[in-house]
Amino acid sequence: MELYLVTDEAACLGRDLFWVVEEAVKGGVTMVQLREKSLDTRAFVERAKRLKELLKPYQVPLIINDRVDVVLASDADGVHIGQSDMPYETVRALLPPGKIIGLSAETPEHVVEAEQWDLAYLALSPLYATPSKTDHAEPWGLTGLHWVRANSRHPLVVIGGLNQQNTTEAIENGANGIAVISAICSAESPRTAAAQLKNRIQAGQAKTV
Ligand SMILES: Cc1ncc(COP(=O)(O)OP(=O)(O)O)c(N)n1
Ligand SMILES: Cc1ncsc1CCOP(=O)(O)O
Ligand SMILES: [Mg+2]
Repeated sequence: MELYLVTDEAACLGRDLFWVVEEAVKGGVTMVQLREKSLDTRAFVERAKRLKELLKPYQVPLIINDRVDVVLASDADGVHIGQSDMPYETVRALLPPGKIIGLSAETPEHVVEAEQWDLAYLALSPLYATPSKTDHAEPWGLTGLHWVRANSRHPLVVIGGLNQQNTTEAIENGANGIAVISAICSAESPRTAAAQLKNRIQAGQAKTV
Protein backbone atom coordinates (compact mmCIF):
# COMPACT_ATOMS: atom_id res chain seq x y z
CA MET A 1 0.00 0.00 0.00
CA GLU A 2 2.92 2.29 -0.72
CA LEU A 3 1.04 4.06 -3.53
CA TYR A 4 -2.66 3.34 -3.04
CA LEU A 5 -5.26 4.46 -5.59
CA VAL A 6 -8.82 4.99 -4.32
CA THR A 7 -11.27 5.18 -7.22
CA ASP A 8 -13.90 7.83 -7.78
CA GLU A 9 -15.59 7.84 -11.16
CA ALA A 10 -16.54 11.52 -10.95
CA ALA A 11 -12.90 12.45 -10.36
CA CYS A 12 -11.90 10.73 -13.63
CA LEU A 13 -13.21 13.71 -15.64
CA GLY A 14 -15.32 11.62 -18.04
CA ARG A 15 -12.57 9.11 -18.80
CA ASP A 16 -13.14 5.38 -18.43
CA LEU A 17 -12.48 4.21 -14.85
CA PHE A 18 -10.78 0.98 -15.99
CA TRP A 19 -8.48 2.91 -18.32
CA VAL A 20 -7.56 5.28 -15.46
CA VAL A 21 -6.82 2.38 -13.11
CA GLU A 22 -4.71 0.47 -15.65
CA GLU A 23 -2.70 3.57 -16.55
CA ALA A 24 -2.13 4.27 -12.85
CA VAL A 25 -0.95 0.71 -12.26
CA LYS A 26 1.44 0.99 -15.20
CA GLY A 27 2.78 4.13 -13.52
CA GLY A 28 3.45 2.31 -10.25
CA VAL A 29 0.29 2.08 -8.11
CA THR A 30 0.67 -0.85 -5.67
CA MET A 31 -2.90 -1.19 -4.30
CA VAL A 32 -6.35 -0.22 -5.64
CA GLN A 33 -9.53 0.41 -3.69
CA LEU A 34 -12.88 0.31 -5.49
CA ARG A 35 -14.93 3.00 -3.75
CA GLU A 36 -18.52 3.22 -4.97
CA LYS A 37 -20.95 5.31 -2.99
CA SER A 38 -23.97 5.31 -5.32
CA LEU A 39 -23.74 2.20 -7.49
CA ASP A 40 -26.38 -0.49 -6.95
CA THR A 41 -25.13 -3.82 -5.59
CA ARG A 42 -25.24 -5.73 -8.88
CA ALA A 43 -23.28 -3.06 -10.73
CA PHE A 44 -20.81 -2.80 -7.81
CA VAL A 45 -20.13 -6.57 -7.95
CA GLU A 46 -19.74 -6.53 -11.75
CA ARG A 47 -17.28 -3.64 -11.54
CA ALA A 48 -15.33 -5.38 -8.77
CA LYS A 49 -15.05 -8.63 -10.77
CA ARG A 50 -13.84 -6.77 -13.85
CA LEU A 51 -11.32 -4.78 -11.84
CA LYS A 52 -10.06 -7.95 -10.16
CA GLU A 53 -9.42 -9.50 -13.62
CA LEU A 54 -7.71 -6.32 -14.82
CA LEU A 55 -5.38 -6.21 -11.80
CA LYS A 56 -4.51 -9.93 -11.71
CA PRO A 57 -1.64 -9.85 -14.26
CA TYR A 58 -0.09 -6.90 -12.43
CA GLN A 59 -0.37 -8.67 -9.03
CA VAL A 60 -1.89 -5.52 -7.54
CA PRO A 61 -4.38 -6.25 -4.73
CA LEU A 62 -7.99 -5.06 -5.02
CA ILE A 63 -9.63 -3.67 -1.87
CA ILE A 64 -13.37 -2.99 -1.69
CA ASN A 65 -14.59 0.03 0.24
CA ASP A 66 -17.22 -0.63 2.94
CA ARG A 67 -18.76 -3.85 1.56
CA VAL A 68 -17.78 -7.32 2.77
CA ASP A 69 -20.45 -8.93 0.57
CA VAL A 70 -18.84 -7.41 -2.53
CA VAL A 71 -15.43 -8.74 -1.41
CA LEU A 72 -16.89 -12.24 -1.16
CA ALA A 73 -18.79 -12.01 -4.46
CA SER A 74 -15.80 -10.74 -6.44
CA ASP A 75 -13.00 -12.60 -4.62
CA ALA A 76 -11.30 -9.26 -4.02
CA ASP A 77 -8.27 -9.25 -1.73
CA GLY A 78 -9.81 -7.37 1.16
CA VAL A 79 -11.97 -4.59 2.51
CA HIS A 80 -11.46 -1.05 3.78
CA ILE A 81 -13.69 -0.12 6.71
CA GLY A 82 -14.23 3.20 8.40
CA GLN A 83 -15.54 4.08 11.83
CA SER A 84 -19.21 4.01 10.73
CA ASP A 85 -18.92 0.75 8.78
CA MET A 86 -19.30 -2.85 9.95
CA PRO A 87 -17.16 -3.36 13.10
CA TYR A 88 -13.75 -5.01 12.80
CA GLU A 89 -14.65 -8.24 14.68
CA THR A 90 -17.71 -8.85 12.50
CA VAL A 91 -15.74 -8.23 9.32
CA ARG A 92 -12.93 -10.56 10.43
CA ALA A 93 -15.44 -13.30 11.28
CA LEU A 94 -17.14 -13.00 7.87
CA LEU A 95 -13.98 -12.98 5.75
CA PRO A 96 -12.17 -16.19 4.78
CA PRO A 97 -8.54 -16.57 5.91
CA GLY A 98 -6.10 -14.60 3.79
CA LYS A 99 -8.37 -11.63 3.09
CA ILE A 100 -7.01 -8.34 4.37
CA ILE A 101 -8.59 -5.47 6.30
CA GLY A 102 -7.65 -1.80 6.26
CA LEU A 103 -9.16 0.62 8.77
CA SER A 104 -9.63 4.40 8.93
CA ALA A 105 -8.54 6.12 12.14
CA GLU A 106 -9.93 9.59 12.79
CA THR A 107 -8.98 10.04 16.45
CA PRO A 108 -6.29 8.89 18.91
CA GLU A 109 -8.90 6.57 20.49
CA HIS A 110 -9.34 4.79 17.15
CA VAL A 111 -5.56 4.30 16.90
CA VAL A 112 -5.31 2.79 20.39
CA GLU A 113 -8.30 0.48 19.83
CA ALA A 114 -6.80 -0.74 16.53
CA GLU A 115 -3.65 -2.02 18.26
CA GLN A 116 -5.43 -5.29 19.13
CA TRP A 117 -6.53 -5.98 15.54
CA ASP A 118 -4.94 -7.73 12.58
CA LEU A 119 -4.80 -4.96 9.99
CA ALA A 120 -2.95 -4.71 6.68
CA TYR A 121 -2.75 -0.98 7.32
CA LEU A 122 -4.19 1.84 9.38
CA ALA A 123 -5.28 4.91 7.38
CA LEU A 124 -5.02 8.37 8.97
CA SER A 125 -8.21 9.92 7.68
CA PRO A 126 -7.81 12.64 6.60
CA LEU A 127 -4.22 13.89 6.78
CA TYR A 128 -5.35 17.17 5.20
CA ALA A 129 -8.78 18.60 4.36
CA THR A 130 -9.97 17.61 0.89
CA PRO A 131 -12.92 18.41 -1.38
CA SER A 132 -12.95 14.72 -2.45
CA LYS A 133 -14.65 13.75 0.86
CA THR A 134 -16.54 16.51 2.58
CA ASP A 135 -17.88 14.50 5.55
CA HIS A 136 -14.43 13.95 6.98
CA ALA A 137 -13.15 14.39 10.54
CA GLU A 138 -10.66 16.99 11.81
CA PRO A 139 -7.42 16.55 9.76
CA TRP A 140 -4.49 14.89 11.56
CA GLY A 141 -1.79 17.10 10.03
CA LEU A 142 1.90 16.29 10.50
CA THR A 143 1.71 16.66 14.30
CA GLY A 144 -1.01 14.01 14.39
CA LEU A 145 1.00 11.78 12.06
CA HIS A 146 3.98 11.94 14.47
CA TRP A 147 1.73 10.91 17.35
CA VAL A 148 0.23 7.98 15.44
CA ARG A 149 3.67 6.79 14.28
CA ALA A 150 4.79 6.67 17.92
CA ASN A 151 1.63 4.90 19.10
CA SER A 152 0.76 2.38 16.39
CA ARG A 153 2.38 -0.90 15.36
CA HIS A 154 0.54 -0.95 12.02
CA PRO A 155 1.77 0.16 8.61
CA LEU A 156 0.41 3.69 8.17
CA VAL A 157 -1.32 5.10 5.10
CA VAL A 158 -2.21 8.78 4.89
CA ILE A 159 -5.19 9.95 2.86
CA GLY A 160 -6.73 13.34 2.15
CA GLY A 161 -5.15 16.13 0.13
CA LEU A 162 -2.03 14.17 -0.82
CA ASN A 163 -0.38 15.44 -4.01
CA GLN A 164 2.97 15.94 -5.75
CA GLN A 165 3.88 18.78 -3.36
CA ASN A 166 3.33 17.09 0.01
CA THR A 167 3.97 13.37 -0.56
CA THR A 168 7.67 13.41 0.35
CA GLU A 169 7.05 15.19 3.66
CA ALA A 170 4.31 12.70 4.59
CA ILE A 171 6.73 9.79 4.13
CA GLU A 172 9.53 11.64 5.95
CA ASN A 173 7.16 12.21 8.86
CA GLY A 174 6.23 8.56 9.37
CA ALA A 175 3.77 7.39 6.70
CA ASN A 176 4.52 4.07 4.98
CA GLY A 177 2.28 4.92 2.05
CA ILE A 178 -0.12 7.46 0.58
CA ALA A 179 -3.66 6.95 -0.73
CA VAL A 180 -5.07 9.32 -3.32
CA ILE A 181 -8.12 10.00 -5.42
CA SER A 182 -7.71 13.28 -7.29
CA ALA A 183 -3.90 13.35 -7.63
CA ILE A 184 -4.20 10.36 -9.97
CA CYS A 185 -7.85 10.13 -11.14
CA SER A 186 -7.97 13.80 -12.18
CA ALA A 187 -4.43 14.06 -13.55
CA GLU A 188 -3.98 14.70 -17.26
CA SER A 189 -1.91 11.50 -17.38
CA PRO A 190 -2.75 9.10 -14.53
CA ARG A 191 0.29 7.02 -15.50
CA THR A 192 2.73 9.93 -15.28
CA ALA A 193 1.13 11.22 -12.07
CA ALA A 194 1.51 7.80 -10.45
CA ALA A 195 5.15 7.52 -11.55
CA GLN A 196 5.92 10.98 -10.16
CA LEU A 197 4.18 10.22 -6.84
CA LYS A 198 6.19 7.01 -6.63
CA ASN A 199 9.40 8.99 -7.08
CA ARG A 200 8.35 11.36 -4.33
CA ILE A 201 7.62 8.42 -2.01
CA GLN A 202 11.08 7.04 -2.75
CA ALA A 203 12.62 10.47 -2.05
CA GLY A 204 10.89 10.48 1.36
CA GLN A 205 12.08 6.92 2.09
CA ALA A 206 15.66 7.87 1.21
CA LYS A 207 15.56 10.66 3.77
CA THR A 208 14.27 8.42 6.56
CA VAL A 209 17.00 5.72 6.37
C1 LIG B 1 -7.35 4.19 2.36
C2 LIG B 1 -8.61 4.79 2.85
N1 LIG B 1 -8.58 5.56 3.97
C3 LIG B 1 -9.71 6.11 4.44
C4 LIG B 1 -10.91 5.91 3.78
C5 LIG B 1 -12.18 6.50 4.32
O1 LIG B 1 -13.03 5.48 4.81
P1 LIG B 1 -14.40 5.89 5.53
O2 LIG B 1 -14.07 6.75 6.68
O3 LIG B 1 -15.18 4.66 5.78
O4 LIG B 1 -15.14 6.78 4.44
P2 LIG B 1 -15.67 6.34 3.00
O5 LIG B 1 -14.50 6.18 2.09
O6 LIG B 1 -16.39 5.04 3.14
O7 LIG B 1 -16.55 7.46 2.58
C6 LIG B 1 -10.90 5.13 2.63
N2 LIG B 1 -12.02 4.88 1.92
N3 LIG B 1 -9.75 4.58 2.19
C1 LIG C 1 -11.84 8.65 0.70
C2 LIG C 1 -11.19 9.61 1.62
N1 LIG C 1 -11.11 9.34 2.95
C3 LIG C 1 -10.51 10.31 3.65
S1 LIG C 1 -10.04 11.59 2.69
C4 LIG C 1 -10.64 10.82 1.29
C5 LIG C 1 -10.58 11.43 -0.06
C6 LIG C 1 -9.18 11.56 -0.62
O1 LIG C 1 -9.22 12.19 -1.86
P1 LIG C 1 -8.06 13.13 -2.39
O2 LIG C 1 -6.87 12.25 -2.60
O3 LIG C 1 -8.59 13.66 -3.71
O4 LIG C 1 -7.86 14.22 -1.38
MG1 LIG D 1 -16.49 3.59 4.70
